[in-house]
Amino acid sequence: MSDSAAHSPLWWAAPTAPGAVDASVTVPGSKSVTNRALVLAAHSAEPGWVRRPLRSRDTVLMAEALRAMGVQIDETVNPDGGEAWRIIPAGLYGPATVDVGNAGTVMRFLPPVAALADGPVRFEGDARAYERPLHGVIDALRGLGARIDDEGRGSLPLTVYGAGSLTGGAVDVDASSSSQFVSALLLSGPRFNKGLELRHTGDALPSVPHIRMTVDMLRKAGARVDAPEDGGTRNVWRVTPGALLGRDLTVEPDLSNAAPFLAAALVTGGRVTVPGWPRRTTQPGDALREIFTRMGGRCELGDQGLTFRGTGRIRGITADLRDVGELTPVIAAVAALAEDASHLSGIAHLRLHETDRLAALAKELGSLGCDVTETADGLRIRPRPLRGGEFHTYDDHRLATAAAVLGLAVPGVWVENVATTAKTLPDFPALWTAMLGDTPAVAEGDATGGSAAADGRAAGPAAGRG
Ligand SMILES: O=C(O)C1=C[C@@H](OP(=O)(O)O)[C@@H](O)[C@H](O)C1
Ligand SMILES: C=C(OP(=O)(O)O)C(=O)O
Repeated sequence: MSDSAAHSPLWWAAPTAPGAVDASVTVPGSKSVTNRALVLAAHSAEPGWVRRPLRSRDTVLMAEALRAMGVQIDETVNPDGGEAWRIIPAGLYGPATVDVGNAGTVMRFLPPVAALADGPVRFEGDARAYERPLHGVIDALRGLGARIDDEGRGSLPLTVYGAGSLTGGAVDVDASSSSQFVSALLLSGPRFNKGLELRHTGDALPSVPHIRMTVDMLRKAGARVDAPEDGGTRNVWRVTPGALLGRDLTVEPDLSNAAPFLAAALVTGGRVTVPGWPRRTTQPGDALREIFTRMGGRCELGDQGLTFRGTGRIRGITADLRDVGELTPVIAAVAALAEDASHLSGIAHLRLHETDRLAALAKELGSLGCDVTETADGLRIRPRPLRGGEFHTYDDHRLATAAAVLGLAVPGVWVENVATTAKTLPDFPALWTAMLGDTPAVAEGDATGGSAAADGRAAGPAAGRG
């Protein structure tokens, strides 16, 4: 690694695994559930509770934005521990300024809310937020009766001139670049005078489980929603206008953020339990049970949560990840440590995430020695012996957690700006080292079951033995 990296606090030395991990990891709440719950609570006709919310950059930005439009959010503590946010809805108003950071949920879910406010709401954010697509929300809102000044860009920054209500009705949206266009409009749909009939008109829709999460949470808040998967019309969602109930909702652990911890079990041939893993959920991270089983582990879902075990082998995978795109960086890291090649497809839209994730993964995995090629809609990963080095993260939380997974097996991986994990998982470095701290070091000569961390696929000394 370069001298600059060695001496800069911006670089984090990813710890190698001392042996097969054996830990229980309490994963903080889901970003996607927390931010939907906040929006729905703000639209409700009565106060509600969001218990065990995720407190991270994306969710604090959401809470601050709603407060700026007049919603009261009181932060209290649950009798049995953890946070409980009391949401007291009020008439939404401007002028207000919203900082979206680089949160897709904030930049997409809130313009429809602002269209219902009384007064102008200005949206600003990180430089990357200005490059991420928003046209689906802007064009649709205009079609539904809103006035928006985006200076002709079809993206941020912009001002929504809320008129206190919105006509609503039928609208066509091309959501092939982000499912969040659909979720954004559905979440505010019950508050539109005519409700909403949204038709997706573009190519294949990504992240469909996230749309199911939106529909499920709307229904639990009392909304009437017809969705394609319930025998409705293909690519059409209908939301009936009506008041929403105040809910008392407890946020599930973020299953997508469980990915690096489950990967640690797979990569080290160890065992990780995630307490509170729901038996039924709309979270896309639930697919990790199947994906990581196909990659060589096995899992057990019970009252204790999910226990995932590595078996000592890591297999490559051919998988269409369109539904679960946000899992890609960690899956790609595991694939780089596998015994054979992987092909990840269906994820062209990842080029428009926090960074161009396909380009970033190809470049950074490549710089550690892996043979990676970008395809039109994914990655082909052919594992090679890896070496340590700098892993750039491009302000992308999931690039940083993916790098940590590689570091378990590859000594000398330096992760740029690990603090970027605060977008959705602020305690990541502490959780990671605690997981490893619980892991008994392996004595010289002990077997860890032939995991990548132990059998020399990672160049240099195997984890914990150098
Ligand atoms: O609605 C949501 O909470 C999300 C939807 C997905 O967005 P895209 O459809 O843009 O991939 C996902 O990647 C993102 O992390 C969260
Ligand atoms: C794509 C992601 O986030 P966002 O909500 O900003 O789109 C993500 O968390 O992987």
